[in-house]
This record gives sequence, structure tokens and C-alpha cells, in this order.
Amino acid sequence: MAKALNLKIKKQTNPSKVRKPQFAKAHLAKTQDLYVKTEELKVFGIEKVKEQIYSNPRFQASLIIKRVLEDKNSLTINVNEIVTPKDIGFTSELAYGVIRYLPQLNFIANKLLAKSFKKENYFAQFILLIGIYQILYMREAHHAAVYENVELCKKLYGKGVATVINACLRKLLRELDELVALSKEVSLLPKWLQNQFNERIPQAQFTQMLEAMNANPPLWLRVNQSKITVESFLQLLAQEQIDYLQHPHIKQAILLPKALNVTEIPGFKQGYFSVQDLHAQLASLILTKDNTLKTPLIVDTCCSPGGKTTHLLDLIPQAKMIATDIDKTRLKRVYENLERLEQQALVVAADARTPEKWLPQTFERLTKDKSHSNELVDLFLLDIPCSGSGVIRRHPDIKWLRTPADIERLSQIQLEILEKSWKYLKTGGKLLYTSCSILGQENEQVVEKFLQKVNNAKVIPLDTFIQEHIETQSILKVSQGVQLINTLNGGDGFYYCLLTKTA
Ligand SMILES: C[S@@+](CC[C@H](N)C(=O)[O-])C[C@H]1O[C@@H](n2cnc3c(N)ncnc32)[C@H](O)[C@@H]1O
Repeated sequence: MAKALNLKIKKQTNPSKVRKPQFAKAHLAKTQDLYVKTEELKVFGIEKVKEQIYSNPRFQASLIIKRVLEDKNSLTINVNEIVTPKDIGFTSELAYGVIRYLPQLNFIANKLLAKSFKKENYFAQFILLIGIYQILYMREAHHAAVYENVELCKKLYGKGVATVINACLRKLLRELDELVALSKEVSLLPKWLQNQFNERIPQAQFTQMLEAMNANPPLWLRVNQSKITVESFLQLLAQEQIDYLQHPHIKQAILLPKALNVTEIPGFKQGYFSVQDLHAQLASLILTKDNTLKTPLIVDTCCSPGGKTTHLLDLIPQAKMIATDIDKTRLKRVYENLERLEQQALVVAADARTPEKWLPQTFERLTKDKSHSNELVDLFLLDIPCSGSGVIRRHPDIKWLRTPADIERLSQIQLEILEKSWKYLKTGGKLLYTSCSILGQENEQVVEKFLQKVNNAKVIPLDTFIQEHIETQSILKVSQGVQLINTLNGGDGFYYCLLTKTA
């Protein structure tokens, strides 16, 4: 990846320190020629850009959009990698917005463009999409949205391409109402996903879910009750004049209607709260709901960044916790969270498909017990890798990066993880199979295949628990377990199936 260079001309204010004119000139000449190589844009006719352009939020957003759509890279990773903290709000709004509304914006772009851009000018297409997004969805003055995007194109491609962008955006302003009305019919989902949701979700719920999927996601906090009472935390919010809504049935779940940076919320450093979606908060509540053991052995595979690990430890602080994830880099977040919350877990980089390679040894490290049988675990949390179709509102790139083949591949991995983990669960122990997917293929269909293969598993019904905690419009009836879908100020799409070992 090309890196932004960080040279700046410093103003000399102290006359005694003013450099000699020749030196100043030479220095100036050098900095004016400061370029960033953009090898990845060569195919779009851009080999290098001035540092000033590279740090332009519209350029950065276009680069991110290109990386998602052309290179099939993650939106979130690229936003974090490219964008400077001071521009993060604006640039990520542009990039997320375009990726979220892509089919609608493309539809309008096609109406505006007399002919498509040639490959060597194609980067201008991303800039056009940004301009359309700004005019449709951002409050910024329309003329500024036109001017800034046209200027960027001029700097990258010269007058010709800039004139095309200018003509398109001005036409959009003239025909705004008509084009918006026409584009409203365009589905914002890929066809295969739209079909799968259509088949699975009743129309009224589907409409609600789509509305939520295309809106900015809500910010939910979970109060860490081993650190502070919910009441005291709410007082802190009130003192800071931060608006909040407490969930009526899950008292530690707090919704902040206005998104804030976590560090601006009181008590972050002290570990008073964690950011965790409402439905994600159910996982640990479900797994521990009838627990009577003081020091159960809990295994949380696929644990990064540790949202559910830390919740489990908040609920059962004496638990012996093994937290694992295949991704070492992501595990850093688990360490950070455990440290911030002053909690203890044995964190291991491990593949959940092969527990035989690490679970017995890890158990020995934790308990110094060498005399165990294979059945070790009291409570098993399997937050399996999935398509993420339930968190599209947080990661809209999922719509364009996942394919039906991915779902098939993932469902095999999910079944493998479930089967392998099962062997290490104690008789009478519980295992929660959970995903942030709304697709049956990754959820109840995996459980059903599993139930056909083993004769010592029983599904524990969750209907009453869920109905007592979650509003009806978020609940979808499925053959095994519980499927939750995302709603505007509710939680994300999650699936839960609680199993117990009978023999
Ligand atoms: C949905 S996220 C987990 C979220 C986490 N449980 C939480 O609540 O914060 C799924 C995780 O599965 C991990 N993963 C993917 N394949 C895995 C495998 N074969 N074994 C272990 N972890 C895996 C990913 O690295 C990712 O961190």
C-alpha cells in the first residue's frame, strides 16, 4: 500500500533562526514535488498523486471504495488503515454511505452518464458516486459537493473528465426529485441475498429489517456490573448530559441515540462499560441463565475481540475461562479488553476445528489437572465464523464481498467446529451455538445436521426467555433455536441455539 509521507514546511518565527534564502528555496522546491506513489491505481491511469491529494477525504474515500469493490477488501480495515484520525468521521461517512447505497447510486450514475468511463479514467466513477451520495444523503451544501468532487477529478485527470463529472452532478441537481423517485425501487441487496431473505422472512418483518439494515447502526453499551451498578453508570451519563435509553428488559443494555467516540463516554478507562450490540448481549445471558456452578470451566472459541468473553466473566467472575481465536492479530483486542476490565482468562491462538490439538493441554495449563477425561467443559460458547449477514448495517461491504459459495464453505466449517467441540463438553454441560447471520444455512440447518449425527444432544428451548427480553418484531420463528433480525433501535441479526449433552 502506498504510504502518505509526512513532511511539512515549518514556519520560522524566530528571525535569528531564519534559514539562508538558497536553502529555503531548495527545501521548498523539494516539498512541492512531494508525491505518493499509487501503484494500485496504475490501471486507472494514476501512478502518483501529490501528498495533498492523497490526504483529501474524497480521494481517500474513493480509494477505499475501489479497494472494496475491485480488490474485494474489507471496508473497516481499509478505513482504519488509510484515514487520518482528524478526517475519520467525514471520510468514513462517504465510504460507508457509497457502499451501503451502491445499487441506487449506480442506477443514478447510469442515468446521468452519456457513456461509461474508460478503464483508464474509471477512478472518476468512484468520485461520481461520492458526489451523488453527498447530494442524496448528506446535509452538505450541494454546490460544495459538486465543486469539491469536480476539483478532485480535475487534479487527477484534467479538464475533460472533470467536465463530465460536473455535467452529471449538475444534471442530478436539476432532476433530483425525479431521479430519487425512480431510484427508490432499486434493491440495495445483491439478488441472491435478497432472494434468501425473501424466502425466510415474512414481508412486514422484512421491510422493517431492510429499513434498519440501511440506516446508521445504533450504539449499544453493556454496563459491566462487576465494576459499577447500572444506576451509578446512568448517573455518570446524566452528569455528562449524555442522552441514553435503558432497555426495558435487559437493564445493563444502554442505547446512546447520538453516536459518540467511546473515549468520550465516562468510565471507559475504568472499564465501567463495553460497547456491545443488544442482541450480542444475549449470548452470555443465555449460556449462563441456569448456571449453579461457582467456578465453571468455560471455553469461548472464536472470541475476538472479546465482547462475549468479558460479559461471561462479568456474570461469573470466578469462572475458569479459556478464550481462543484463530487470528493472532485480533486476539490483541481481547488482551486489551481483559486488561481494561481487570479480568482473567487464558487466551490462546487456536483453530476451533481442531480442539484435540490444543484444548486438553490448555486445560492442564489452567487447572494443573492431568487426570481429566476428554469431557472438560461446563459451558461452551461457539460464536462461529459466519457471513455476517446479520451485521450488514455495521459492515455494508458484506453485501458485495460474500457469495453463495462462501455460505456453503462456511456452513461446512460451522458444522465441523460444532461436532469437534461437542466431544469436550461434559455430560450435563451446555453449548451455545451462535452466529451473527440471518441465513438458515449457517444456523438451524447446521444444528439439524448435527442433531442427525449425534444421539446425546438435546436442544433447550429459548422461546420464553427470548419473548421475555426481546420485542416480537425482532424474533423470527425457525425450526431449531432462535433467529433474531435487526430492527431500527434494536439489536443486530443473531442466531442462538442452546444445546445440552444428555449422556
Ligand atoms: C463473530 S467473530 C467473534 C466475536 C466475539 N465472539 C465477540 O463477541 O467479541 C468470529 C471470530 O471467529 C474467528 N475465527 C474464524 N475462524 C476460526 C477458527 N477456525 N477457529 C477459531 N476462530 C476462528 C475470527 O477470527 C473472528 O474473530
